[in-house]
Amino acid sequence: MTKTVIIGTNHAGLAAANAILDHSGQEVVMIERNENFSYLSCGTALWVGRQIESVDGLFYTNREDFEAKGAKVRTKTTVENIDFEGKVVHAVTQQGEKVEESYDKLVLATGSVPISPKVPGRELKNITFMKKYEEGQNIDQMFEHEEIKNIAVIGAGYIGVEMAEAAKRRGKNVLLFDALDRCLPSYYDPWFTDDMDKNLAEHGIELHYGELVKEYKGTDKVEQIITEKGEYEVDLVINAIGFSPNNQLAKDHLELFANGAYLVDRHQQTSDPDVYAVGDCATVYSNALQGTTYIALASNALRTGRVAGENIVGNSIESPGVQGSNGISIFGHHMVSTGYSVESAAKFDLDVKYTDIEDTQKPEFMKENDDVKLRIVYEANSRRIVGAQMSSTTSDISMAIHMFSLAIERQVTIDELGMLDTFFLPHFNQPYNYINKAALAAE
Ligand SMILES: Cc1cc2nc3c(=O)[nH]c(=O)nc-3n(C[C@H](O)[C@H](O)[C@H](O)COP(=O)(O)OP(=O)(O)OC[C@H]3O[C@@H](n4cnc5c(N)ncnc54)[C@H](O)[C@@H]3O)c2cc1C
Ligand SMILES: NC(=O)c1ccc[n+]([C@@H]2O[C@H](COP(=O)([O-])OP(=O)(O)OC[C@H]3O[C@@H](n4cnc5c(N)ncnc54)[C@H](O)[C@@H]3O)[C@@H](O)[C@H]2O)c1
Repeated sequence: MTKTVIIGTNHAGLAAANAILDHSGQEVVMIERNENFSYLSCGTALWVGRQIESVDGLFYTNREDFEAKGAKVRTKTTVENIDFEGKVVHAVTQQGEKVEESYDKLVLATGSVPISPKVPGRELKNITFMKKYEEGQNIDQMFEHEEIKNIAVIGAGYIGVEMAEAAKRRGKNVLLFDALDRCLPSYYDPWFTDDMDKNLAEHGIELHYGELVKEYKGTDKVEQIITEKGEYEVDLVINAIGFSPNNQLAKDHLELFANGAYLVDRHQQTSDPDVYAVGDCATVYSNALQGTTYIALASNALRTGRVAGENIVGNSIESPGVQGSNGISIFGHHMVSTGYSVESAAKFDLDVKYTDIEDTQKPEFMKENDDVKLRIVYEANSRRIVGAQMSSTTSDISMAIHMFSLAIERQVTIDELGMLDTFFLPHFNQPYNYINKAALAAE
């Protein structure tokens, strides 16, 4: 019997546990410092912004599901250190009891931690992150109070933009700050973010871009934020300036990536062959880059967890790699992207070209039609597709981005895409749809 200890039981740890427990002859111990399991933080903004009624649906499993499959589950237990030579995990329960678990195989699924702006006053009350369930609950309760009027969101990335919308939907004054000059700069080119910024401004969100916070001020609670350009009265600050991998337990034992993530191969194996790392604490293989990188997403967590689990039970499968596909929908404006934008490609030294189209999805004679905007990014020399961005104000265009994700994974060229067989039916499509048209127009 192989004994596997899994540290961290959110998406990545749960996926690894499920993959292992689906096979016989496996002993699994799951250790988690929180009480709850499987919180889909991606739903927090929907819940806090009251687009969904209850938080209950944001948990998709619980400890009983895993105990029923034969796992030993230790919640409210924090792993303090690991003896990698003796293969023993040392942990402590919330009551202070010390516990030990030996292992044959170890899965590190310790996730990520939000980055804190290193500015004076960050210890004041009413300054929070938005990662854990408890932080979501706290923000939700704060929004109930009428005296909490002015909300500053620091970071106009995914969490920041979604939380800005949620706060606005709850009737707050919202100030959205970013160090760069626009929203979502890591995922989209300005051609798309200009539309989203217009959308945010039209819904009453005050945009403060290119404006770094220098200090949080207040006596007990935060009352003011001071930036390079001004001073603002605030009652609550939500910090959302990105995640860093949580590598505390093994940073001195394992090989690390530049940002500190555990460096893994395509079996999710670390530099210690008995130790696997999955989800936000580990690297991923990017097909667009054709190399190792770091992308913190629940979708990656689930897949990497499964790959580790299958390898632990002896099914030698390799990760196909990822594209970092993602999406966002704010006040009905939908945007999706995969791979690299023109701007992000430059940061990774990829020499790219791009082709753009703005179109309707169906022929003009159709009464009900949808707008669509598409940019395909391809490598200048090889002409393989390395990214795509899409938006629509009327329709769910997400399925098309999955096709681009596969195209990047399979190294399809922009020229192959031009003649792709896309079917024609006026209810759905033009004879040449926007994807063909954009590809055929490529330089
Ligand atoms: C507000 C928000 C919205 C998001 N929206 C999306 C989205 O729409 N789509 C998407 O793909 N991604 C989204 N993400 C990102 C996604 O949530 C993360 O990529 C995902 O949670 C990573 O899963 P994980 O299991 O690797 O790590 P985590 O979720 O960070 O879980 C790690 C677990 O390890 C436990 N742990 C850590 N250290 C120890 C220890 N020493 N002992 C015991 N337990 C420990 C932690 O308590 C935690 O439960 C969002 C994130 C946030 C915060
Ligand atoms: N819809 C989704 O897929 C979704 C939703 C939420 C979160 N996530 C993932 O969770 C992770 C964390 O999200 P996030 O929003 O914290 O990170 P992010 O990387 O999406 O955005 C961080 C933002 O903070 C800005 N920033 C950095 N330092 C700053 C500073 N000192 N002052 C002001 N601005 C600063 C950056 O320019 C960037 O716009 C990401 O990997 C993200 O992809 C995904």
